[in-house]
Amino acid sequence: MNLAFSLRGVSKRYDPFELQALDLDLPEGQIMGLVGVNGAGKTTLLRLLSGLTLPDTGRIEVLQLPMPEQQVRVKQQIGLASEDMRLYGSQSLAWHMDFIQRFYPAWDAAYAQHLMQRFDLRADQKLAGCSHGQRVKALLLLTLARRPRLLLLDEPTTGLDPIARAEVLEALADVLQDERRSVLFSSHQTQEVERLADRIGFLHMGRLLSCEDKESYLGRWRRLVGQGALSDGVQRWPEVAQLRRSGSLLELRVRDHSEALMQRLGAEGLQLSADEPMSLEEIFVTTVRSQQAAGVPA
Ligand SMILES: Nc1ncnc2c1ncn2[C@@H]1O[C@H](COP(=O)(O)OP(=O)(O)OP(=O)(O)O)[C@@H](O)[C@H]1O
Repeated sequence: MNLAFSLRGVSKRYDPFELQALDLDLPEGQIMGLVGVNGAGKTTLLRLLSGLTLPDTGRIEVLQLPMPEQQVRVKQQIGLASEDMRLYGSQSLAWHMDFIQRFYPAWDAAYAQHLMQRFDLRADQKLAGCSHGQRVKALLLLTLARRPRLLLLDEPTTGLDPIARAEVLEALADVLQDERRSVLFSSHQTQEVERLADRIGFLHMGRLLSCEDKESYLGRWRRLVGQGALSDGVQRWPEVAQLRRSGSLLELRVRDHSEALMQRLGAEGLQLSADEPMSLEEIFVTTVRSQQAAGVPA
């Protein structure tokens, strides 16, 4: 199995923030969604992968090539779209397309035209006169039409209206029809990550809390509702992320659901009335709160 990227022991410090000893892989052909609160380190990770920032320690390989040694070859084959990237406001989209295709032989002019229609953009419009959403879509068009093998997207749908968001998400899903292409995207839209990603990575305060296949990650988490006189010690079980009491009612959010856990809870006196899956949004909030409760600030 080829890897779209691999990080081993990667760290980057921007005092007081530090991305710490990060080990992370993405198999080729997959889409990874990266979630985390503001300042968790998502953009830093994307910038490290694209060679815009150098790590303090560790090893980074992108498309099986070492970075930064092979960054010229890597940059030909990856595409980074991030809101802080500058387009030339005095120039049109057509000018940008012409400019970029001179440097990227894989530029796909027919696909660029297709995306222009899909994103409802005009080639002759100067970018300074575009709305925020139009500029986001223009940047995505310019990145996607290069047909990069690894697409790195920093909050690709922020500020887009629901129609534009749907078009962008469908365009991303199309990218993966070619099984050699891969995507890493960060997003605060947990529903989008839940819908689109094969793998979910969770960054918190510069630490990777988890990264795994979406189905197994979502499957591990459950919301349990019931009654009973559970001891306070249950709250400290590693599987239990949250225990709340409301009158005689108990609500537990567990991060590692299993038959053995249910038996232990039953032995503690839990009379279960509901055992439900959790959305990524609920898992996100519960994880951040349990980190805060354990003394890790958000
Ligand atoms: N070039 C830089 N110089 C100094 N500090 C930086 C720099 N880049 C990032 N940081 C700091 O690193 C931390 C992580 O920032 P980063 O942009 O990676 O977070 P993020 O998860 O993308 O956040 P958001 O969701 O708000 O976009 C922040 O505390 C930020 O201030």
